[in-house]
Amino acid sequence: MYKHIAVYISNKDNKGKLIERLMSGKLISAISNLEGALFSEITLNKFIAEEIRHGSFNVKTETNNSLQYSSEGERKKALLTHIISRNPEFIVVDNVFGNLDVNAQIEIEKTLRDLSQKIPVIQITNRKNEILSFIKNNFQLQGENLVAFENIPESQDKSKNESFIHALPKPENPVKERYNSIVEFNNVSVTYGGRNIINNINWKIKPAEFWHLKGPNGSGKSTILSMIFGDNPKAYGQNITLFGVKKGSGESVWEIKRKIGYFSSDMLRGFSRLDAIGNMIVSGFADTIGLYKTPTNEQIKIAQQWLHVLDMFDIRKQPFLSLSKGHQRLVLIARAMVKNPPLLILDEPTNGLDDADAKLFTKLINKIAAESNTAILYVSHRKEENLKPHFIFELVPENTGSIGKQIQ
Ligand SMILES: Nc1ncnc2c1ncn2[C@@H]1O[C@H](COP(=O)(O)OP(=O)(O)OP(=O)(O)O)[C@@H](O)[C@H]1O
Repeated sequence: MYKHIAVYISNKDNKGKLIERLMSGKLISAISNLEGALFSEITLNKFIAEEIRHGSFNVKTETNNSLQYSSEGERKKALLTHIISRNPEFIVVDNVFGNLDVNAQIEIEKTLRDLSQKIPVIQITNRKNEILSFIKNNFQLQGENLVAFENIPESQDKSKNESFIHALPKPENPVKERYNSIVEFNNVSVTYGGRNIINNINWKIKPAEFWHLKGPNGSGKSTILSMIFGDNPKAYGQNITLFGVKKGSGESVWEIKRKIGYFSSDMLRGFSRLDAIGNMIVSGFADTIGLYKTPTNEQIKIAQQWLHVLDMFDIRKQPFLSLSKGHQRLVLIARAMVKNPPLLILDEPTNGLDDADAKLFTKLINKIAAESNTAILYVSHRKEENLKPHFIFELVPENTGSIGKQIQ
């Protein structure tokens, strides 16, 4: 019987370094001479970059799609199948359930359980309730070393101390435009290569409403988002109205994006600069990373109020990258909100956060929903504890494409 282990980390730990040491066999002597494989977003991104570079793909999904054009869940399943086919001698699995719906989680857990009969499985996780059930040896990082413990202690609940006591700032220019609806889909259907993805979706989001869009992997959540926020050509010729204007009737993608604050956990990869926290927030007015335009006094005032909301005024001059992953996300939400957009889109926003940071993040989103006129579209397959959406719209896959229904 192999010894399988879980390493529970917080967002403060250096995961990259941990992975490097695990893979090189420096950290665990039992695997020091073995050839391991890494199941992680890092590996996935490497394969996607190769696909883009070479224009061909080795890792195929169940529907024979490339990784680039697949949903997050499909990618993860394809990657695991590919890794196992290469017969590794041990496997390190990182954020194994991130982006996966319940069924995919059960499926992947079973695959890993079967694999654990043959090779050691080492899991890295920052969510306590995601430790694989067949792993009984839990460790945490203490400096450079792994320290065993029986029961994982409650991580320090930062959200208890941070409660965002300051009110949200009042908008720079109170909304001039009034909308009857923010997003309206009428009988919207999409097919890719003859495959029906979504079928006859009817959905209306009104100002200031807080919606959770959920659905299993591959059900079409990102497809719907790309028709609102992106320039998915599938949106044309459909009956979609955004901010009162029928899509395709003249309004540019840029004009639509101007009305939307957007956050996805993927965005964090784009920031390698040394911008200060305060500048990062005020740059939301200009939709740029970094400060290229001098902000007005009014804009500076609003950004400062947001810094107070986040309790970061005193550290506003520190580099954005010096913050924890959880706090970086709070700053990016403030950055998306400074313009007081009529719509805030949050795409799988808590992916990769540890328990305490996820709690803090949802607290801020609930506050925005309660105190602003911004409609919120929160997209996630996972039910986030403590999140308080007004409505839930669920995509339910069927042979003829996913249908959509309001379940709350
Ligand atoms: N450009 C494309 N070409 C071909 N197929 C595509 C393309 N974009 C999406 N698809 C397919 O459409 C389906 C829906 O994908 P989408 O990414 O919208 O699902 P999702 O609900 O966001 O899934 P996940 O939770 O796994 O991210 C998937 O089967 C995907 O492979």
